[in-house]
Amino acid sequence: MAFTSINGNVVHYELIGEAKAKNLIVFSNGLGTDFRIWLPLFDELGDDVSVLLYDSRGHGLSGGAEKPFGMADLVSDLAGLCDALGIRKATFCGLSVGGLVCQGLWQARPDLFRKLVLCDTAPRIATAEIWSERMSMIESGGLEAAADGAMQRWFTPVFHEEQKDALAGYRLMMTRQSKAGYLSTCAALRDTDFSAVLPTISVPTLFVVGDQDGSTPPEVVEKGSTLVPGARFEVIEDCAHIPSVEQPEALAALLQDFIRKG
Ligand SMILES: O=C(O)CC1=CCC(=O)O1
Repeated sequence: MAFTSINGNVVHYELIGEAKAKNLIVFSNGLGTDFRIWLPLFDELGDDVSVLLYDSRGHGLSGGAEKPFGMADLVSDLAGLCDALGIRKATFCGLSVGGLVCQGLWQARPDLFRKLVLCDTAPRIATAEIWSERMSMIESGGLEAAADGAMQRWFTPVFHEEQKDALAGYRLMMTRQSKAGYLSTCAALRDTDFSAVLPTISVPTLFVVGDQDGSTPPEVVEKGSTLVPGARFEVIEDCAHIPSVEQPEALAALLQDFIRKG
């Protein structure tokens, strides 16, 4: 557990291993989550993989929620964190809005990339109307008003049935996020379309999606993958929006294979 200051805000991060390791993976989390969503992966990844986790602005223990922010800020925070830690090159793995942050980072700082993993994400997620509706709902009813819908999209019916304690825990993770931080991140999602950026990606890229993802369904993620020259597309079975939680072994196997090849 470590803290630094980037762009005037405190950033909560954890570097496990070496900043200069060849097998460094930098993970960027999704809306309403913090970096703990990646922890179930680590038993599966192997000792030779170094990892950087961080809480994005307005989420987890990172600051910056009090002033509105957008995608450019989220991208600049990740670039600043990499620079502050002396990271020269890494594989970036972003989930959902974290995947958009990684696409924006490619646009701003391609020098940082060894490889890219885009997990349950797309160049544009949902529509401006959907984000505006969600923001109105949360402005009036708080994060609690959006929590049951989010859990339906995040996890499969089997997870709901068989992992009730974990479901309650992840629901608390969402409802305990900063309302202002969540709303700014929704605005960033509403205003972002990286469709023109994907064709410029020239590092090996892997797209991954859960077969039951309710936020970025497989057909949406597959369509995004066709925009990146030579990209690989994989579907994880029995999984919704957060494979690192619901199918960590399957995601870790894909990551291990991907970072070791080529
Ligand atoms: O729909 C959700 O709540 C999940 C989600 C959409 C964008 C993101 O980062 O998470």
